[in-house]
Amino acid sequence: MVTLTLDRVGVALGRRRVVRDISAAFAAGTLTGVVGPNGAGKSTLARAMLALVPATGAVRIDGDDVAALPRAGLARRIAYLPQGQTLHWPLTVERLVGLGRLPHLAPMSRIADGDAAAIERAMARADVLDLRDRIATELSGGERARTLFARALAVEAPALIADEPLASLDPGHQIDVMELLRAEADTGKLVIAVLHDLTMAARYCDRLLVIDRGTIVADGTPRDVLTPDLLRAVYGIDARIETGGDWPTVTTFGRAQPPD
Ligand SMILES: Nc1ncnc2c1ncn2[C@@H]1O[C@H](COP(=O)(O)OP(=O)(O)OP(=O)(O)O)[C@@H](O)[C@H]1O
Repeated sequence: MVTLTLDRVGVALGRRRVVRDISAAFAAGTLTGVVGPNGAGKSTLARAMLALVPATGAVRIDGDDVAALPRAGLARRIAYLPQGQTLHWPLTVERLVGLGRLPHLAPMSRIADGDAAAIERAMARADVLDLRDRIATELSGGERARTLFARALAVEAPALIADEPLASLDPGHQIDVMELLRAEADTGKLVIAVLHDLTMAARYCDRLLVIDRGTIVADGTPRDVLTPDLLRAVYGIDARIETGGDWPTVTTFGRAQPPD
C-alpha cells in the first residue's frame, strides 16, 4: 500500500518562502482535499510532492526520496493533474490521453495492448470517449479539463495528485470528477486534490488539509476542520456550516466584518 510522507518541507520562490516547514503523511485508500485561499501555497506544495520545485526537507513515496527518483519512475508512481494547463500541440483527445502512458514506455517503443486498454478505461471514466477524434486545442474549457483528467487517470499510478480538478467543469461533471476521485481512493489509491469548493471537499474527502500562508493551519475530517471561526480566520469570510446532513455544507454570506 502506497504512502507519501512530507518531512519539514519548505519551498522558496524568488525571495518568498511559499511553503514553510510542512510535515504530513498520506495513506493509500484516502482522498485528501487541500484547501486554502489564493496564494496560500497549495499548488507549490503539490509541485513539491512531485519534485517539480526545489524544496528543503524531504518528500518520500514508500520511503524513497522523490527528488532522487528518475522522472519516469516517479511519474509511474504519482500521476499529476496540473492546474490550468495550456495545450500547445493540436493532438487528438485520444493521443493526448495516450501521453499518460509515456512513463510506462521504453524509449522509442510503441503503445502496447495493455496501454491501449488503459487509455480506453481512462477516456471512459473521464467521459471523453465521444471526444476521442477531436483536436484537443479546439475543445471547450470543461472538455479540455476532462481530457487532461483522463490523461492523469491513464497513468494508472498508485497515487494521484490533482490540482484544482473541478476548474471549468459544469456542476454535473464536477460531481463526476469528485465521484471518480472518491472511487480511485476506494480502490486503494492515495489521492490528493487541491480544491476550492468547500462543500464538494467536505462531501467527498476523508480529510482536509487547510493551508494558509504556506503552513498547515488545520488537518482533520471535514466535520472537524470546517468551522465558522476557521473560515473567518483563513478566508476572511462569514459562513454558516450545516452539519445535520450526510456531509457538511458551507454557505458563504460575505466578507467577515472586522470586530467593533
Ligand atoms: N515563480 C514564482 N516566483 C515567486 N513567487 C511565486 C512564484 N510562483 C508562485 N509564487 C507565489 O507563491 C505563492 C503561492 O502560490 P501557489 O500557486 O502555490 O498558491 P495556491 O495556494 O495554489 O493559490 P491559488 O488558489 O490561487 O491557485 C503565491 O503568492 C504566488 O504569487
